[in-house]
Order: sequence, then C-alpha cells, then structure tokens
Amino acid sequence: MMALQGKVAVVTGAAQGLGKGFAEILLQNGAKVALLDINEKAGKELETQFNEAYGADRTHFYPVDVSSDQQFKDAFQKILSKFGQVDIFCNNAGIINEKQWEKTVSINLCGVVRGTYLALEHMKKENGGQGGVIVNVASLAGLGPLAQTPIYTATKFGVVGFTRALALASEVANYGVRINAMCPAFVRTPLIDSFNSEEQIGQFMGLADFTRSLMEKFPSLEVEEVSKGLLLLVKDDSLNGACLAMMRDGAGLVSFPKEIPKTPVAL
Ligand SMILES: NC(=O)C1=CN([C@@H]2O[C@H](COP(=O)(O)OP(=O)(O)OC[C@H]3O[C@@H](n4cnc5c(N)ncnc54)[C@H](O)[C@@H]3O)[C@@H](O)[C@H]2O)C=CC1
Ligand SMILES: CCCCC/C=C\C=C\C(=O)C/C=C\C/C=C\CCCC(=O)O
Repeated sequence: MMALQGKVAVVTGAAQGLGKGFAEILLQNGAKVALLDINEKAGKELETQFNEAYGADRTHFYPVDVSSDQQFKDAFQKILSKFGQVDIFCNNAGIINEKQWEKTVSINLCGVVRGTYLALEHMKKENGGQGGVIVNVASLAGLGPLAQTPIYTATKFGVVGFTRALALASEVANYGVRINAMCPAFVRTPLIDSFNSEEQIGQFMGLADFTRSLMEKFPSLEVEEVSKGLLLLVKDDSLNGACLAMMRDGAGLVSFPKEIPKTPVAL
C-alpha cells in the first residue's frame, strides 16, 4: 500500500464537485495537493479553506484551462518549483456540452492526455523519475452509452481506452508508473444540476426522460463515496490499468475479456 504522507498530488477540476472531494481525501491522508481549475475565484477560496483546515501551505491553487497546453505546462513547472515533486496526478476536469462538442473533446479527452503525458514525463523511471500513480476520471458512460450525450460518452470511452493502453505500455516498458481509471455512475455534483439545459444538451434534450429512467437504475452517489474509490486506486500498489466502476449498490473492478466476445455471422 502506498503511504500518502509527504506525497505531492495534482487534481484538475478541483474547485468543486468530485475534484474538491478528491483533493480533500488526499489531504486527509497526508498528501500536499495542487488544485487546478479554470474557476479562479472558487479555486482560491478553496485553497484558503483547505490551508486553514489542514495546515498552512498544504495546498496551492493554480488557474489552468486543461484545454490549453501552455497553461498546463506552465502550471506543472510552478508546482515542481513549489512542491519539488509530483507523485499522484488525478485528471478529473470534465464538462458536458453536446453543442460545443469539440470543446468537450478538448477538455474531457485531450485534457486527460495532456495531464497524463506531463505527469508521465516527470514520473517515469527512465527519465530519472521516482514513479507514481495517475488516476483518470472517466464515467460509467465510458463503459456503456449514455444516449443523451454521445460526445460525452465518446470522450469517456476514450479515457478508458487511453488509460488501459498506457497502463499496458507502462507495464511492458517498466515506467514505474501506475495508471488507473474511475467509472462512477451519477454523482450529486453541480454537473448534474446544470444538465437540464438546452445550452449543453442541444438536439438531445428530448431524451431527458430516458436519462431519468437510467438515473432510477443508477441512483446518485455522494462525492464522499466516490472519493474513497480514488483513494483505493491511488494506494493499492497492485492496481495498474484498473477501471473502478462505482454504483450506489457497490463498487467493483471491471473485468475486460481477454478475447473479443462475438456472435459469428456469415459474410
Ligand atoms: N457528476 C457525475 O454524475 C459524474 C461525473 N463524472 C466525471 O467526474 C469529473 C468531475 O465532474 P463533477 O465534479 O461532477 O463536475 P463539476 O462540474 O461539479 O466540476 C468540474 C470542475 O471542473 C472544472 N473545469 C471545467 N472545465 C475546465 C477546464 N477546461 N480546465 C480546468 N478545469 C475545468 C470546473 O470549473 C469545475 O470546478 C468529470 O470528468 C465528469 O465527467 C463521472 C461520472 C459521473
Ligand atoms: C451503462 C450505461 C451508462 C450509464 C451512465 C451512468 C452515469 C454517468 C454519469 C455521467 O458521467 C455524467 C453525469 C450526469 C449527466 C447525465 C445525465 C443527467 C440527466 C439529468 C436529467 O435529465 O434530469
């Protein structure tokens, strides 16, 4: 089990919702945490709140839009200057916007790739790094389709595939870095509150009842429950390439078939 005392963590999308919960559970377990978010006001307020609660200089906020390569790189350098190292990197920032779908891809998928590659370059043993762990936040919609949000679903499938492929690369090439994914069902955060909006859902608004019936099948989780899942993926040294599915009735590591299950067809 990885002990978090003295470790340095980075969490994107940390100003509210799941990211705030992830940052807090890492602080409670002894890590220092760099908070990254596009929302400067909420991020700075959270930095003050966390430093009061967990000790001066345990957290620092960095304004970063994960869709910007430059902002991400600059912040990473500043984090290294302040904290000296990065051991844990959680790519959590994500949005739902089916209308501005290229923006959604740039944040939800490309943002995860940007963060992961920055962390990997620093952590990789072949670069003189000390190893570490990266956790990418996907969704249950990264394992099965959410009809109202095809682009969001595509980005989350992308996050799962990217995580699994890179975890395998890490194992084969011995990077010394573990890379895992989280796949929670609906979680009570502002993301869900803002969902009933034509601005974000566009042409798929008519499918709202279908989503509501799905939400009955997967009742909402609380941030605190999902945060315990993050802690598991960070601490358990045996987990690399793991996808943790989280639902109200329990969490579990997803098994992927070694062979492609298929029904034969005549061609
Ligand atoms: N709430 C839910 O039901 C579920 C959420 N997720 C995923 O969990 C992650 C976090 O979601 P929530 O906490 O629910 O959302 P949220 O909307 O409550 O929080 C997202 C945070 O990300 C920040 N953010 C947005 N765009 C950004 C950007 N370009 N750069 C940096 N920060 C940015 C926001 O300012 C906000 O603080 C997302 O990746 C989401 O897809 C996964 C499954 C279920
Ligand atoms: C296995 C089928 C896919 C199940 C997907 C389950 C949950 C995924 C949740 C998310 O990732 C994003 C969270 C919320 C957005 C989705 C719908 C909210 C709709 C609210 C409403 O219409 O009232």
